[in-house]
Amino acid sequence: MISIDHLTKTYGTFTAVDDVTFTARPGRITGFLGPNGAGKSTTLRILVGLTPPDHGTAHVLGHRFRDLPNPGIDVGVLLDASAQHAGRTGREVLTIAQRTMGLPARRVPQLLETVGLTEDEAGRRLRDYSLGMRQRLGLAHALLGDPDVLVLDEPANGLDPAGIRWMRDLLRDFADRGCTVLLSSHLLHEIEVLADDLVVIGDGRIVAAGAKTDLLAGAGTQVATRHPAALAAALDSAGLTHHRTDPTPGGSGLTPTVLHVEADAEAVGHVAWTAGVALTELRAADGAGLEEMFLALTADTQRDAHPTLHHLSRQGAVT
Ligand SMILES: Nc1ncnc2c1ncn2[C@@H]1O[C@H](COP(=O)(O)OP(=O)(O)OP(=O)(O)O)[C@@H](O)[C@H]1O
Repeated sequence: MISIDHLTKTYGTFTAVDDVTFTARPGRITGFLGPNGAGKSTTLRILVGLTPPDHGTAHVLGHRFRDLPNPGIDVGVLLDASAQHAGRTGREVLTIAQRTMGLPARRVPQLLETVGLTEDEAGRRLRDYSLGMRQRLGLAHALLGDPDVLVLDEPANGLDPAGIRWMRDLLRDFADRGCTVLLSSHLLHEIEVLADDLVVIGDGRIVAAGAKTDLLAGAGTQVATRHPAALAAALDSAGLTHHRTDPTPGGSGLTPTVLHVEADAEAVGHVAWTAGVALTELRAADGAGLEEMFLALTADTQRDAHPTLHHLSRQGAVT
């Protein structure tokens, strides 16, 4: 569990983090999103004791990071994969951490294997590592102490497509074992696939936080069927608001009729299944994707804001 409570950080007259409150819960992956300069890294740095806050608290497993006696076995941290001595080999970096944490020596080869670094690569100096190799080593470092919490800043940075898939599986498995994952990323597709909960920050303030399905449900679901009357009746019974969206309504049984429903796809699919209505299409309505939500929520704070996005409504719970 990670608890951030009314956290504020100012640099001179500039407020980088402004009264930020959110939690990242065990068994869930929490995606931390925001435009460049929004305050994500500053928040994560405060969380792991690298930057002191002006106000508020940041707790991991109920403690300030600095009060954890052996933090590496409770919290795995990857903030900057390049922040290691460039003259050390990958194996040396892990061995130093393994000894500092008092872990058995076998953890080093185990973790090298987990993150897919070969013997040969582990013996190279970090200055000769590719970005993706550095990232894999950083993940090995974070996972070395078998922690219950992971705090990762842009973990997919530099990973190739297979590496991103691998990291996704690794983090899912980690969360499914009841651990807590907090990760920041600009890769919205990755977050959309991976995260259970979302926290969106803009100009240092939280603009939305909650379960991904709730936040993305705002724009509703598009559903098509050759049995619109039966589906409409079932949706009415379930109390779900809906309307037809096809310009020339079908209903002949040959052309599917398209309905827009103000609920998420899972709820609509369940209603259709329960009523025995076959669907030809079931998907989040246009504009319901994470990218649209992100741009709409942060439109006021985007340095490259698109003017029309300012007109999109804000959605989601603001803490
Ligand atoms: N030590 C510092 N002194 C002055 N300003 C700082 C300092 N550290 C961060 N900032 C400012 O705080 C703001 C938030 O920075 P932060 O690195 O937290 O953003 P971010 O959301 O992680 O951005 P990005 O997505 O670009 O990594 C920025 O305007 C940054 O310039």
